[in-house]
Amino acid sequence: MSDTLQRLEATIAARRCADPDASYVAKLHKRGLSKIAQKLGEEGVETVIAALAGDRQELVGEAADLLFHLLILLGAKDVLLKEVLAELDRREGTSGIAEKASRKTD
Ligand SMILES: N=c1c2ncn([C@@H]3O[C@H](COP(=O)(O)OP(=O)(O)OP(=O)(O)O)[C@@H](O)[C@H]3O)c2ncn1[C@@H]1O[C@H](COP(=O)(O)O)[C@@H](O)[C@H]1O
Repeated sequence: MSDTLQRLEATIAARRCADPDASYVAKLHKRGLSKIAQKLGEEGVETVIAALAGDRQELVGEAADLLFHLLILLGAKDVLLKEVLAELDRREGTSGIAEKASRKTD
């Protein structure tokens, strides 16, 4: 899975400076961080709606849109996917409850 996301991360980085008329990634970057964040929020809401009211394939599609827009936002903030994956690795094996408690003391 992370291979696919890592390839998509590289594609997004390469497309950032493309012609906005020919590239969705470039078009979104041209519109700025607020628009990128707004799109991620919208895709999150659409994913929730698909989970609650849509069919399975709709949820798959919306989840793909959500991951794609998350990678665009991370790229815009110079956060690498590998940093996020490392954070998930760090949490692996700890219970969600313990993880929440450890964050409160940070
Ligand atoms: N995975 C995707 C992908 N998923 C969704 N989308 C686009 O995301 C947009 C989301 O749809 P919306 O209706 O919400 O947005 P919109 O109406 O286009 O835009 P708004 O004006 O509403 O903001 C659509 O235009 C989709 O085509 C994607 N566009 C590109 N990619 C990947 O990014 C690569 C680079 O794309 P370009 O930057 O277009 O070259 C592609 O090769 C793909 O691998």
